[in-house]
Amino acid sequence: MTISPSLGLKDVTAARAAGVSKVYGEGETRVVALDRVSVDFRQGEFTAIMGPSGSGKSTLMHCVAGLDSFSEGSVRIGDVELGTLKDKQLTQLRRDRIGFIFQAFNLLPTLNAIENITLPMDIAGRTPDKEWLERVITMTGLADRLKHRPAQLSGGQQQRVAVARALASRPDIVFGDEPTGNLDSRAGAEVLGFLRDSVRRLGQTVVMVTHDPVAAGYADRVVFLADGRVVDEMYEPTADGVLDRMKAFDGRGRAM
Ligand SMILES: Nc1ncnc2c1ncn2[C@@H]1O[C@H](COP(=O)(O)OP(=O)(O)OP(=O)(O)O)[C@@H](O)[C@H]1O
Repeated sequence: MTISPSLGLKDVTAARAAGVSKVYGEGETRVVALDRVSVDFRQGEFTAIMGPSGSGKSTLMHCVAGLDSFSEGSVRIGDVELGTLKDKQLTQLRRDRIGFIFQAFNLLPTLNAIENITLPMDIAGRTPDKEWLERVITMTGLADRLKHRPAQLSGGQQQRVAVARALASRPDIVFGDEPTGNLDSRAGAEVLGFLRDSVRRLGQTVVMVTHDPVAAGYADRVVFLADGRVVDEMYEPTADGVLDRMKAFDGRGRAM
C-alpha cells in the first residue's frame, strides 16, 4: 500500500472498472459506448470524468454505479464484484454504499430541507449518525435553512441539500452526473466547494461527470474519455489546463 502524497490517505480503491465494454443496439444501429475501459477511483479522491458529447461519460458512471449493465468486463465497488450480485443485492448495495447527485435536484417539494436530507435513510429504516450528519449540514452552510421547503431555497441551496442527502448515509462513493449543470457559476461554485470539502475534510470519495472545465478544476484528478475509451488523465487540474486538453479532441470524440 502506498500513501497518497496529497491527502495522506491509504491508497485504497473505492471502485474499479476493468475492461468494461458497453454496446447498444445491433447491426446498423450498433454503438460501442464503452470500449474496454479500465479505471480506478481511489478512496478519498475527487475525480472528474470529462470528454466530448457522446464519449461515454454517463455510460461509464452508470455502469460503475450499478445503475446499468455492461456487455463485457468487471466492476468492483470496494471488494464487491457487481457482476456477481442479484438484482435485489445490487439495489441494496446502491442504497447502502453509494450516493447519487443528478443535474435535477430531485427533492420532494412537500418535505423541508432536513427531511429531504434524511429521507433515503428514513426509507431504509436506518438511524443517521448524528455527529456525521451535523458535520455534513455545517458544511452545506444551510444550518439556518433546514426547515425551508425546496421552493423557499435557491437552486444552489437546493443542490446543496441534494449533496447533503447523498452524503448523509456516509456512502463509500458519491457519483454526480453534471451536478452543476442547472446552476449559474456562483451557485455552481458553492456546490463544488461543498463537494471538494466533503473529500478533503470528511474523506469522502466523489466521482463527477462534467462538461465544465471550471468544475473539473475542483477535482484532484480528471479522467478524459473519447470514443468510449480512456485517453488521458490529469492530476491537480486547473480549468485552463483542462480546457487546453479538451481542445485536443475534435467534436466527434477523436483525439486530433
Ligand atoms: N440507450 C441507448 N441506446 C443506444 N445508444 C445509446 C444509449 N445511451 C447512450 N447511447 C450512445 O452511447 C454513446 C455514449 O453515450 P453517453 O451518454 O455515455 O455519452 P456522454 O459522454 O455522457 O454524452 P453527453 O456529454 O452528451 O451527455 C453515445 O454515442 C450515445 O448515443
